[in-house]
Formats: sequence, C-alpha cells, structure tokens
Amino acid sequence: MDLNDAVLTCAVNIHWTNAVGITGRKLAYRTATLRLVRNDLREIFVEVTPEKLKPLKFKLKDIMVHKKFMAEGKATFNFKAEQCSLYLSNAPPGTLMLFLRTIFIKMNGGGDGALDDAALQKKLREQMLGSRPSSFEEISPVTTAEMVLARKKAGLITRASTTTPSPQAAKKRRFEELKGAGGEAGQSVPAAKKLYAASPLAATQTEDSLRLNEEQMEVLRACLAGKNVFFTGSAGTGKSFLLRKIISALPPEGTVATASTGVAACLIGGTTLHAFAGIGGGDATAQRCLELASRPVAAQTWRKCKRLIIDEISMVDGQYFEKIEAVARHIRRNERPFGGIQLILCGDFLQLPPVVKGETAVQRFCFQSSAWESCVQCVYELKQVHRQSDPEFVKILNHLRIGHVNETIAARLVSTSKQKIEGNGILATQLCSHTNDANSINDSKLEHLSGDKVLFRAEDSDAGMSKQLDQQVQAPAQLYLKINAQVMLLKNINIANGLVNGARGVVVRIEKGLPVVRFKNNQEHVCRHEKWIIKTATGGVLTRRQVPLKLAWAFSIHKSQGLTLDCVEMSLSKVFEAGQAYVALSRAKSLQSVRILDFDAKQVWANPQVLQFYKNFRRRLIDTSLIPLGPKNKDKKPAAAGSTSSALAKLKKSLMNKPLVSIS
Ligand SMILES: Nc1ncnc2c1ncn2[C@@H]1O[C@H](COP(=O)(O)OP(=O)(O)OP(=O)(O)O)[C@@H](O)[C@H]1O
Ligand SMILES: [Mg+2]
Repeated sequence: MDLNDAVLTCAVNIHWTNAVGITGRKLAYRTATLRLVRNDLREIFVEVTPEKLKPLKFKLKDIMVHKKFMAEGKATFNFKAEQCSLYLSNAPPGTLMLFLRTIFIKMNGGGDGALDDAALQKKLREQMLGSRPSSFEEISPVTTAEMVLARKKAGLITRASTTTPSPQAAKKRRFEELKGAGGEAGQSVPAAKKLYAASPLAATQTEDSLRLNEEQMEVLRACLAGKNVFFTGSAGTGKSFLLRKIISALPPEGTVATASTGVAACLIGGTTLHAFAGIGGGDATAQRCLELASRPVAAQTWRKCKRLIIDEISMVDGQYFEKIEAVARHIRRNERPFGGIQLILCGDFLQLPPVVKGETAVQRFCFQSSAWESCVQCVYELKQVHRQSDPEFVKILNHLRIGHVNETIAARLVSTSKQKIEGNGILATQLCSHTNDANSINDSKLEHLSGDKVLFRAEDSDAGMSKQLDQQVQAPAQLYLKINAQVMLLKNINIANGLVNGARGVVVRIEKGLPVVRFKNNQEHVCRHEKWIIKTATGGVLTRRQVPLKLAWAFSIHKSQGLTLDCVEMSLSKVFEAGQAYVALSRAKSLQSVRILDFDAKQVWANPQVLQFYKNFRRRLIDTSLIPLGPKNKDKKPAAAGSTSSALAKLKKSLMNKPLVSIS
C-alpha cells in the first residue's frame, strides 16, 4: 500500500503509573492520530494528536511493544522512563502493522541520518545554550538500506526461511523490547518476523508483501473515502486479494466482512452473509424477516455495523439482498440505503449465479433488485489478471467468460485432453460439477491406498461452534491421511517458494506426528498446524487449528469458486449453470496444468441478463471516467458542453460498441 507508513489513526488510552506501579492519570481518546517525528537530536518520538486537541509526544527509547493482537487492531507501548503506557485499539490492522514496522526499522535500521557522537554533543550544547529552539520534523520514509540493516539485526536474513518459531519463542516475542535510536540498538534485537514479512525484501514471502497495482489502489481509496463501492473483474484479477487489503486498512470496529459462501468468507477472514444477517435462509416473508432481525443479538449486530463487505456477490440472491437492505433501514431507523451502512461489494456475475431452491424458484441476481441501484455509488472493473500469466490462456478465459467459443479456442481446449500434467507422484485433481461425486471419489481413493490411516483432529476454540467452522474453514475437523494420499495446501506458507494456498502435493511420510508433503515443485515441507480465524455474526472470533491440508483427488466446482488450483482435470459434460465451465477452467494457473477430458463448446454459456448488465455497467464506467460521479450523480453536469459534449458522445459510442473482450 502506498499509504503513509508513519501515520496511524485509532483509539488511544494513555495511563501513567507511579513509582510503585499504581495507575494515576488516565486519558482516553476515541480517535487520535499517531505520527512518528524526530527532534533535531534525531531522537524518535511518537506524537499523539487527539481530535481538536494539542499533540502529546512520547520518546521512543527503552520501550516495550506488545503486538500479539495486532491483527485485531490492538497494540500497547510501555515507556519505561516515562512510566506510561499507550493502549492502541480499533486501528486498521494493516496500517498498524506498517506503523509498527516503521518503528522497528527506524529504531533498528540505524540510518536516516542518526547523529554521530560529536554532532550529538554539538546539538546538545546548542540546545542548552538556548541558541535554537527544539523543533520536530516528520520521519522520512523507510529506506531499503534501513530495512536490510534492521532485518540483519533481527536475525531474519540468515535464518532459514521456512522455520517456524517454537511456541515459547513466539510467546517471548509478543513483547518486543526496543532500546531506541542512538542508544544501545542491537543489544536486544526484536525478531519481528511478521512485521518484516510485510516488506518486499522478506525472505519468507507472504501475501502481505505483495503490492496493490494502480487499479486496485483506486478501489481502496474509494473504500477509505467511505464510498459505496461495487468492484468486479474476471477471475484472478485479485478481487479477494484486494478485499483482504481493504479490510486490513479499515478500523475493525463496525467493519463486517462477509461472503455468499463459507469458503469465500474464510478466504477474507469473515463470516457468511447469512450468518451475519440473522434472517435465516431469507425464505420468510419480508415482515417475518424484520421480526427475525429484531431479535436482540441480530439487531445489535446490525446497529453496530458501519461497513458491510460482501465477496462473491454473484451468488447472493436478489430477493435476499432486497430483504436485508430493508432490514438494515428498519433496525437502524435510518431511511438511507442500507440504513446508512457503507457497502463494499465484489464479485464477478459471469461466474456462479445464486443457488435457487426448488424447481419453480426464479433465479434473480443482486443487480436485478431494486436495492442495487440505490445502494451502489461507485463501480470499478479490475482488468489485470494475476492468477494466470500466459496471455493466450487469459485471452481464452476472457472469451469463455462471455460464453464465446470459436474454433481455435475449442481446438486448443480439446488438445489439453491428452496432456500429461501429473509429475512427482502428484495426480491431477478432478473438478466435478456435483459435490457428492467429489466426496465419494476422495473417500474411495483413500480407502484403496495401502497402509494405516492417520487421523489429524482439529482443535476448535469452541467445540459448540464446530459446525460453523466446518462450513467456513476448508480444513476439515477430522482429516484422515495415508502415505501417498493426494493433498492440497490450504494456506500461503511461502509464496516465493510456491507453497501457496491450492498447491498440490502428496504425503510422503509422517514425521513426529506431522505429515510431510512433497509438492509439485519437488519441495518437501513438514505441514505444521496452522490457525484459521473466522468472525461470528456477533463479531466474536472462532479459531480452528489443524494441519493445512485437504484430500485433493477431487473437488466440486462450486467449492472451488474463489480458489487457485494446481494441476486440474475436468469433465464438463454435466455442468448445469451458466459460468460453471468458466469457473472450473479459471481455477488453473496455466493451460499446461489443466486437462479437459471431453470439451464441447455447448458446455460454455453466459447468462444473457448478466451480459446485458455488464453492457450497462460499461456505460456507467465510461460515464464515471468522463464525469465525476457523486451519489446518484443526478445534478452533476458533464464538465464540457457544446462541441466537447458531442466528442464525449462519440467516444462513448465507440467504446460501447466494443465487445466485452475483443474477439479475434
Ligand atoms: N497486485 C497483485 N500483485 C501480485 N499478485 C496478486 C495481486 N493481486 C492479486 N494477486 C494474486 O492473484 C491471485 C488471484 O487473486 P484472487 O483470488 O484475489 O482473485 P479473484 O479476482 O478474487 O478471483 P476469483 O474471481 O476467482 O475469486 C492470488 O494468488 C493473488 O495473491
Ligand atoms: Mg475471489
């Protein structure tokens, strides 16, 4: 993110203690801005400016930083000399992480013009003689040299990249002791691995170190400006990745992250929209839905919500969307769209549609609901595909997305039917159109392997909530494995080494009670327990600890939406939804890692209503780029009139006449 790494806005409580540790003076601010500044002695201070009040400064020397709850937007600074503690809460987690990282780097990186002894003495003398008043300046951005030096001091450059700290060491590191710039830096070195992982120089590359591109930044800016946003884009354009960044840039209080399916909700660390909304499946009448949502817990959840995020919006039923919009207005006693909640919606309507229950039920997309137009203020389309890098495959996928298959495309896809995509004992994952088929394939393949089954049982934070965890977390409550079981990795362990969510492998042995997996890139990795955190509808947190693996002989296409998969084989003869074949194929990273057994152009189609929606959407995008779009944009006039407006009309017409993708 190119947001300022040395500025943070959050709630701040300040407590001073006396010599025997009893808390005396206390200050509490719901909103304050923290800034890193230096005085002319090059000492670093954190400056706390509460709203409409004068700033307070705290010298960053001999401090303890408690960052265990950083992901929840909380951190504590203990200033030993000043006998004072700063308690930060409701900080956007991503911004807090960058802020702490800047402090760690500035205090360990040594650079940024730290004064040598002679210069320091001179400055001190000048100050004592009163020849110059002390002044403060904002800290300069972190430099690469500082980052390298800080990482060296933290011992992260020489350490093996995939080692995981022992629980004892991790516990010790929840408190980082920092001696301060110009002081005894280096005596007590923080191993702030998580903080440094956010840097592009990190040895273990995690998603934190990947940067948003310009189109993604634009969406982030609109979300941070409080706009109601819908952003779309084809599969793999980084919609969910961007959502995770948006969530981490927003204050946790009042931010509710949801998705239409459990798997998608887990990918953004949220809950399902149904669990949040508190109106059951949404089949009840509008009146009954209002009653259901008025129950104390549900009503409280709606009242506390300030920002509602929904991923995989294409699978949210239009009538359901309309009902929850009415519920929000009713419960919050606010007639603005969604009762004044900021909406951040994301998805691709050309992927899977809402699941309809019963033969007579009519499929209605969200955009067909009356609530859509009144709620969506700004629209964006992400264009750059990140999942696939091969331009030929990206082009084919773009055609399939709109249901277009020409002879060249068909021939290319048919030609994959014989290609060998297996390697290193790793078989292709079969993508099935029906979930039951996928489950029975996995069960029977495991049974047919020789050797004993080993059970890996998940540890859930609340045994009574295991059902919700089962629905949302991909890691199963009970995972049975055998040697030679085909598995898929469920966490990003190290992106640079290919140990990413969706990577395919095979169990080669069980070592000290943990499965050792050989991945497609021939790397062996001991799969230690990982943690999944999901939010409950009421804002509570549920966790599951489990080895990050899942049987991967087969998967259903519906369960694969949102995922990136390595090495997939599919038979599309039984697909039953528009967009289903596109979803299946777009999970693959390359044409070389996919095998389509019986490709037929008839298996690919797009919903005509969705195509029309995208045509209108495109018109709106063009309008938005030509005219600044405010809420509903009714009273805004085009910036130019007369000849310019006819030029705009021409440009619009030419753009509108282009197909969604250029068909060659
Ligand atoms: N700016 C970026 N830089 C590098 N990698 C990126 C970037 N944005 C996304 N990615 C990577 O691209 C891949 C696909 O991203 P993601 O799953 O978010 O796409 P999506 O648009 O949500 O796809 P789908 O429609 O299938 O759900 C992920 O591996 C993600 O880490
Ligand atoms: Mg996604």
